[in-house]
Amino acid sequence: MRNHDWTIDQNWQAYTPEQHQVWKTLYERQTKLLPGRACDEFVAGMRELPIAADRIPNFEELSEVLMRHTGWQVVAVPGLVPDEVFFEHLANRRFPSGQFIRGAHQLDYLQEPDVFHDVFGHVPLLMHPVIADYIQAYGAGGMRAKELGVLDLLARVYWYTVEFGLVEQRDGLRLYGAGIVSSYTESIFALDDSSPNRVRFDLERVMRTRYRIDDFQETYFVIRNLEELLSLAHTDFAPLYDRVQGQSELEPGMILPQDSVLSRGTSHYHHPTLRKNNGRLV
Ligand SMILES: C[C@H](O)[C@H](O)[C@H]1CNc2nc(N)[nH]c(=O)c2N1
Ligand SMILES: N[C@@H](Cc1ccccc1)C(=O)O
Ligand SMILES: [Fe+2]
Repeated sequence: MRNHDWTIDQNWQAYTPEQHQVWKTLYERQTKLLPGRACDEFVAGMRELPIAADRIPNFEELSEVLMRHTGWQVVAVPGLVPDEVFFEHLANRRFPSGQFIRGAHQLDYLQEPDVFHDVFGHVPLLMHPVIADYIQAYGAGGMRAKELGVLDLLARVYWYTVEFGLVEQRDGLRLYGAGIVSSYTESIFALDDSSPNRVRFDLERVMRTRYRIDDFQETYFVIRNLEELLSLAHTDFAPLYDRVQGQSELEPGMILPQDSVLSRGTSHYHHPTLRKNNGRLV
């Protein structure tokens, strides 16, 4: 039964051997891919958490470690929850994770966030103090944006950072967005030399940019380091919302003359093998 805040019991004992096996398949495939692709903070967080190949992680065990490091918890939800419920959890340092796991026939794409996307993709970075604070601030900002009727503008900031962000590190571009690090095909696509556009992150530009939930991103926005996100958390978005609402929306693959372009994609339609898998997770 669901509680008033949409949480449910993870009911860990009820996962079947087949479900643990799906986790294992996804975990092993992704873990091989991430060295040299995922950012250092993701790798460090993963190392310190009770997340392993053999079984779906237990949220109480995750919460215990997270709580010690950054004061976060993981709570189970049945799937997507209403915006205001989602924000209320984040603002209180509770990360709502899908309880269910995708079936063996849908390893590469599903509509709703499951335990693999949420735990493998999001939880490692919640071990980092900067991301811990950023996502909490997003929860609080979400409540404000909802009241102002500008949630679509704020949601784009989350999408192009927490879900699909790239960061520059010592040895090159790295992934930090959970939608990428939890997707086999998109974690290749996003760093591929020739496929997508990569543009320096600019807050108002991102707020204007629509996104697609059912295919690889045509454009990724690149930050210099994770600390850059904290300055967003501390910026008052209200005046920006006013300004951006007066401007036109931008299509996902568009490049503007004023953009700082790191690389210009040849468009993913040139990528038949990756595209075939349609490998994005929401
Ligand atoms: C805008 C907002 O971030 C988004 O729509 C919310 C809604 N509810 C959700 N619910 C869950 N479980 N996970 C999510 O990522 C979201 N995203
Ligand atoms: N600082 C934003 C909220 C926010 C926090 C973190 C990420 C994105 C947005 C505001 O004033 O509403
Ligand atoms: Fe997500």
